[in-house]
Amino acid sequence: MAAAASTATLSGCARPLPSTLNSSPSSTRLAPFASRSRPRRLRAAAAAATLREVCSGRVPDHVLQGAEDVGYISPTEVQEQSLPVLLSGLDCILHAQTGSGKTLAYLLAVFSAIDVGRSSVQALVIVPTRELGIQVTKVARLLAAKTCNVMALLDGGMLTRQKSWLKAEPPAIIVATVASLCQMVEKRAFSLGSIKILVIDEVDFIFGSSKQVNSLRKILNSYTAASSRQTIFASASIPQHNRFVHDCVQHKWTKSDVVHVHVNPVQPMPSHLRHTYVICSKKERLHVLLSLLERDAPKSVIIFVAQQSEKSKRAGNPPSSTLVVEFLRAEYKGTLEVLVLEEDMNFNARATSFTEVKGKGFLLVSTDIASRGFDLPQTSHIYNFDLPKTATDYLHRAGRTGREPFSKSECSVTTLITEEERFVLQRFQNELKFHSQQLPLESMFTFNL
Ligand SMILES: Nc1ncnc2c1ncn2[C@@H]1O[C@H](COP(=O)(O)OP(=O)(O)OP(=O)(O)O)[C@@H](O)[C@H]1O
Repeated sequence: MAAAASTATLSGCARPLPSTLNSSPSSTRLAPFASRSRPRRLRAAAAAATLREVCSGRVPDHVLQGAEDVGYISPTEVQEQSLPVLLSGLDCILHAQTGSGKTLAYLLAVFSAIDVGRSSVQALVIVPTRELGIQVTKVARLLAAKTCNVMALLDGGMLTRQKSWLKAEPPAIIVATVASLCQMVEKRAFSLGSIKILVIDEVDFIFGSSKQVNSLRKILNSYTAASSRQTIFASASIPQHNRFVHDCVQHKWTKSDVVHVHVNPVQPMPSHLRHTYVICSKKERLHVLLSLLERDAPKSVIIFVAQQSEKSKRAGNPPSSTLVVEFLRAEYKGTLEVLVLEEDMNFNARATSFTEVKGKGFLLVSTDIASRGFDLPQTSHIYNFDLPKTATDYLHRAGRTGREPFSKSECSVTTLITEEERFVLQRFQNELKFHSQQLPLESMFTFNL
């Protein structure tokens, strides 16, 4: 992201804001909208309005009905705060904790912006991975209730067939990964000239990906223009967010009155997660993991492993994922099915794992590919078999659990570290402002090493 500048006047809202936001004691015109740390679990009771009331006539009735049918009755805090901005057509940076309901917030804005009677591509949602794209498409189709087409243009998809569909019957909404979208636009399968609303989900991840950032810039500045669309950026983590807001305006990714809706700015980590760690040697790690699984008896689990480095590949070492999966398939006696998901798998195998984790108990061994946007609400436990590289990675991995906005059940995140890695975890704790409790190694061993 480029040149720094003062963000003070840019991150606020130049135009008058909807009164609900202006009247909020925590919002100002010169700073990002921010709510102080009210515990997330209490928010439903405190919220006066229903989702339907918050959307007050600006979202088609069938869309709200679809939302109500799946149980979206009360708005989550991010929905309550952002919908007045989003539905008024302003550009918005939607910045709120993992699992806080950003997807529904931006999709409601999409449905309020499009005209289902028109036969053209009017809304575009960009996501970083195929798996997140499948999820977002599912929610969009549910809300559309067959009143308009929602197409998924995702890596590993049937792009040739989709090219003819696009020409024959342009969908109102496209959910796409960056590469697949650009491929289609460059093949002139369709143009983005009629886009009214553009959403970039996990924006910090896409900007941080050397493979995706140049194409994203083309989408933002060449294929479409900020002046003729509503632009929404969403993520739970926007490092240096003041500078990002400034860059949005400077580089014309958004209009100059973009609003930064920042929920829980002092507490990036959801407060209902319980963090623990175990110090053990690398040799002990697999057995400690097994012992934790036996002790915790989780409903569903994601075990995060590091992606194998090129150096380790060249040395002929097996990746962490293979070590963990083979060990668990041999030793784990519980009922959960052991599945694997990683970048190096082909798209068919990825699709199989992704489909299988839906709807039943699972023990998914995954690289960080599952850490962004993956919404598997039944996940009760996260284990970091390998320490994440950054605090942001820790945040997104942890955020794969505790994803039922109004639930009271406690979910846990356990990290396995060596003595030397303790200071790295401490750094993540300081940066993300959470506490992690040590589990004594001896307390969990029921077997001989
Ligand atoms: N108003 C609501 N009422 C009940 N459940 C909701 C509501 N809004 C969203 N949810 C549920 O909350 C979960 C998390 O929502 P979502 O995936 O949009 O989170 P997110 O903010 O995008 O998280 P992340 O940053 O991790 O991608 C989903 O399972 C979704 O179905």
